[in-house]
Amino acid sequence: MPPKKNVVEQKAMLGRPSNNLKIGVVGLPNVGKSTFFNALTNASAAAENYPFCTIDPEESRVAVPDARFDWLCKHYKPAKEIPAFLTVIDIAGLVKGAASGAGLGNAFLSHIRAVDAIFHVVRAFDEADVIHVEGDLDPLRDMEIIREELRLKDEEFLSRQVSELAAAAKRLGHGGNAADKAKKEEYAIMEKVYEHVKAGKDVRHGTWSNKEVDVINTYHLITAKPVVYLANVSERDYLRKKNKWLPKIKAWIDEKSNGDVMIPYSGAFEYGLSLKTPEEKAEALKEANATSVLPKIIVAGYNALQLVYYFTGGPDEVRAWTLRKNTKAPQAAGVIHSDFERGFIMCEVMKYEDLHELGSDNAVKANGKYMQKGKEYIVEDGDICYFKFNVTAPAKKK
Ligand SMILES: Nc1ncnc2c1ncn2[C@@H]1O[C@H](COP(=O)(O)OP(=O)(O)OP(=O)(O)O)[C@@H](O)[C@H]1O
Ligand SMILES: [Mg+2]
Repeated sequence: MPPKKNVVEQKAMLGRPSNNLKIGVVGLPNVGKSTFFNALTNASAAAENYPFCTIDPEESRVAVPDARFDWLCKHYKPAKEIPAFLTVIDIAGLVKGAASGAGLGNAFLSHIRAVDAIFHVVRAFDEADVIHVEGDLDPLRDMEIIREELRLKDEEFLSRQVSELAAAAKRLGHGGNAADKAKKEEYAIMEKVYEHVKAGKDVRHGTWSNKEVDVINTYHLITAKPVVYLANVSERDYLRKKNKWLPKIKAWIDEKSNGDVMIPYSGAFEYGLSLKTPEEKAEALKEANATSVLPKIIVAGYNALQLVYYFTGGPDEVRAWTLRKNTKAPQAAGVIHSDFERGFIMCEVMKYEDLHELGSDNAVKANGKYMQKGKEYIVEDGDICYFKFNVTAPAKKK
C-alpha cells in the first residue's frame, strides 16, 4: 500500500505536550476542593495494586481507570502493572479580587498557571454549618466570580506582555531578519489574543490558526486551559439524583463556557466512601443503590487534556503510556526512551480490540492483524505497540 499523504493539516492544540500533565482543583474557598482531592487520594491509595505516590500533601498521582488495561493485566499476568496516571493538585481557594491581589490571590493564580487543566469545583450543596464566603448559596454567581478572576489575570498578564512586545517591535523598525519578523508576528498574534480576552472571552473558546496556537502555547495562559466543571451536591441530592441548581449550572456552561464538561458529584458522599475498605464500600454502594463517580471524573480530566495512551504488554510488564492526540510513532516511542525515538525503525501494532477478540498474540498474527507501521504512523488510543529501534550508542534499553 502506498503511504497515505497527509492532506488535512493537523490542528495544533493548546497546551504543552508532555507525559506528565497536571490538573488543578480550583474554586472559591469552602466549596469542597480539598474534600474532593482527599477522596481521590484515599481512593487511589486504597487500590493498592497500583503504585501510588503522594508527591506532597497537595499533589497526588491517581491511576486512570481503564477496563482495557485491567484486561491486559489479566491476559499477560505481568510481574509489574503500570497504568496511566493523572497528577491532581489541590489549590487553595480563590476569592473575588484575587487577580488584583486580594487574599493570597496572586500566589494561587500562579499555581493555576502551572497546571495543564482545571477541575472547577462549584458548590451546589446547602449546608448551614459550612460558611459561604459570598454569604449565600449561588453557584452561578460563584462560577462567574472564578471565571472572571481567571480571565482578569490573563488580561493583566497579556497587557504587560503586549506592551513589551510593542516596545520590542518599535525598536526593530521596518524590514529585519527572520527573527525580527517572527517577533513582530508574535506581537500581532498576542495583541489579537489580548483583544479577545479584553472582550470578556476565554482563550480556549477562540478560533486560532496553528501558527497562533504555537505562539499562544508559549504563554501558559490560564483561560487557554481546558476546564471540567464539578458540581458538588449534598449526599442526599446525589443519591436521589436531583438538585435544583444542576440545570442552571448546565445552562450557564452552555452559554458562557460552551463545550466544557460538567459532572455532578457529592464530596461528602465520595469522601465517606473513600475511608471504607473495598468490602464496606461495595456494601454501602449496594445499600444506597449508587455508584462512585470518581472514576468518571478522572477519565473526564484525562480526556479534557486530549490525551490518549498506548500499551506495551508482556510477561514483564503491562504499561500504559500517555501521549497527546496525533502523536507519530517515533515520538510515541520516545516517551519510553529517547533512544527508541532516535533509532526508530518501525512500530509493530496490535489493536486492543483484535487481541481481546482473538485471544492471543499468535491468533492476531495468524489473522493478519499484526501490523508494521513506519515513522508517519499516528499512534491511536488503545494500540498495543512494540517498537523496533537501532542505535549505535551504547545506552540501549532492553
Ligand atoms: N457535598 C458536600 N455536602 C456537605 N458538605 C460538604 C460537601 N462537600 C464538602 N463539604 C464540607 O464543606 C467544608 C469545606 O470543604 P473543603 O475543605 O473541601 O473546601 P475547600 O474548597 O478545600 O476550602 P478552602 O478553599 O478553604 O481550601 C468541609 O467541612 C466539608 O466537609
Ligand atoms: Mg482546601
